Amino acid sequence: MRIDIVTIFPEFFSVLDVSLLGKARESGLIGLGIHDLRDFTHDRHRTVDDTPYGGGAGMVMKPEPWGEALDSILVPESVVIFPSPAGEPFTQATAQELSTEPHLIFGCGRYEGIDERVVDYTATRARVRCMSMGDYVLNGGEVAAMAMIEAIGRLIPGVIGNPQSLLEESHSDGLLEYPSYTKPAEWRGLEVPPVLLSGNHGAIAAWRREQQLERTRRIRPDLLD
Ligand SMILES: COc1cccc(Cn2ccc3ccc(-c4cc(N)[nH]n4)cc32)c1
Repeated sequence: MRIDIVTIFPEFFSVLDVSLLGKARESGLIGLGIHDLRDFTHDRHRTVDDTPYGGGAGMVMKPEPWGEALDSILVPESVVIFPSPAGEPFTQATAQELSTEPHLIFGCGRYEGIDERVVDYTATRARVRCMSMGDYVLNGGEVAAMAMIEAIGRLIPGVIGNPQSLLEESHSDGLLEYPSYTKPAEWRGLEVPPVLLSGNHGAIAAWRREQQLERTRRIRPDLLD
């Protein structure tokens, strides 16, 4: 997979050079390109924003730099993802679906967002997804893009050392994950559930499944609709 990111804060993504995704990049599993939107401006002040038509508070990102930036990286197979508070919810299912794509482009807006014509025009040349990370407002798309890149990247075969762990985590089967414990067996008067020490793998699996269902019912009943 190749991932390209367009942003006015390219340094924000330098952290992708370390940790899990850094190794995935070294091994060639993920190609990464980070593009400074201001490199696609032509005025002395490298202007990327202007006042909104129709009035209103804040500034809107100009379409021209975005058009040139996306022209330089877009191919027909690309999926262009614009983080947005007005987007469709990004879920584990979305991450799974996008992890099989050959090329993702993340268009990270700032200010009050990007001129809508950028989304409309780009949709004539590639698939476009406007994605929300949740019902709260961030200052821009970078944090959302970082979260999506991590959620997607870890699902790419070979990125995670033990793919079995992907099958057992929250949301992988539509339920919250069961509680986990490790040594010592007793800590500050709190003991590990005895079934986990029994060696009875059938009973352990049944207990874990029940824990998933109980937790999901209690914490996220919406997942059971
Ligand atoms: C567009 O409408 C907006 C209204 C008020 C503020 C902002 C700030 N902003 C700019 C670009 C941008 C991209 C994503 C997000 C975002 C995503 C989620 N889940 N929350 N917030 C927020 C963004 C935008």
